[in-house]
Amino acid sequence: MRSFTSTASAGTLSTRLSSLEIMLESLIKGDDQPRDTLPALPARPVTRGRRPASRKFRPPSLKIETDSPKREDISALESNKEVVFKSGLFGSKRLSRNERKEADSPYFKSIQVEIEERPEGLVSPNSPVLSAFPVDENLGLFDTLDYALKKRLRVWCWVPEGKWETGKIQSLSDDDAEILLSNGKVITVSPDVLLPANPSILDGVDDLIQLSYLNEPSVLHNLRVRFSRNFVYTKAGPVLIALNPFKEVPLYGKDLISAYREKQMDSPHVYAIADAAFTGMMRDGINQSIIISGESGAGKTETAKIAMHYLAALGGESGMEYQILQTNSILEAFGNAKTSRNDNSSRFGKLIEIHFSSTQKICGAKIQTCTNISFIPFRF
Ligand SMILES: Nc1ncnc2c1ncn2[C@@H]1O[C@H](COP(=O)(O)OP(=O)(O)OP(=O)(O)O)[C@@H](O)[C@H]1O
Repeated sequence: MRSFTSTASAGTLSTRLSSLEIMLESLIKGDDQPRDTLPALPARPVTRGRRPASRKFRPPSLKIETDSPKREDISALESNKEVVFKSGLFGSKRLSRNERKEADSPYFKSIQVEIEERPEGLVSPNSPVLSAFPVDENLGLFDTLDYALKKRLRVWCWVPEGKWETGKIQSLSDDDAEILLSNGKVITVSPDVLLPANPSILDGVDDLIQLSYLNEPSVLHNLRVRFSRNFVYTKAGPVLIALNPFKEVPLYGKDLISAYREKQMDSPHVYAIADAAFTGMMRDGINQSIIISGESGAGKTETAKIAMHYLAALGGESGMEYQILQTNSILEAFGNAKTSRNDNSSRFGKLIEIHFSSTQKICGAKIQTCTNISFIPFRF
């Protein structure tokens, strides 16, 4: 046992030696190897992942013929003639390196030819570009493609006068983009000053999260479109954006309060925000806060009053709601002043608490005001 012969096989040994002796032998063998040798990695699997079969996921409208691009087609494309491209666009046939080079280039060219020759985005049904878009039976072949191409071409451009304007890309290179502006002018700008524009179908959406492209000009454009229709409120997810109309707008009053109370309306409004806070408080039994912020003259005080009116209408009956609403006049009489931004600027911050009982009626309020030098609490 002590003299293990080099000719003894492992199998023979295992039948003769105890497990302790086998372990000892393996330790001795292990000592012979250099200590810093890393353990061998497990063998890598030799099988390769299968490529997904392209046929399975083709949209039904996509028709691909199996022939590879023909040389005569390629030369026809080079001479700017339109050609029905019968290549396997996503097909399985492998091309040689040279063939691939030639096949890539004419395909790219054929797209450019379509854009240059038809600036309105209408593309011949024979175009290879067509097969890249699914066809909606209801919209029709051309409408779908036209829409898709227009969407790609409409951009926001930061013009030298210092504002955003929409335009269409006429040509695009790494350094320059030629843009046809909506006023008919053509300007050349760096592609860095371009941002994607949303299709006009999204102009004036209720909630900014519905926009496909959420960039600065798109947000401002959407707010402007809504403002021009007297919709001064827009949602940005859970946040309400309020634009100051500086005029009377037909967005307030008893009828609208009832409509929001009875959930007949859900378009963005301060009433909807106040209603959500009230409903949340009653449902979960948790205090709710509405934070109104903005620059001087933005309409914070007016917005707070509108929310208070709604809550007073919800929890009225005790008469206390009128007292709460009247505090505004008293506070403004003492704490407001005319500034260059606002004729009736509140020179203090306000924290208004309205307390509701379990019967959903107003049972108290606490108003705290805060200036640089003083802190005045009011209680009911
Ligand atoms: N929803 C509204 N509808 C009509 N006019 C409004 C509305 N909101 C604000 N305004 C007009 O804008 C003026 C300024 O609004 P407000 O005093 O609420 O601004 P503010 O943000 O509280 O300003 P400050 O911070 O200076 O006190 C109001 O006096 C009113 O004329």
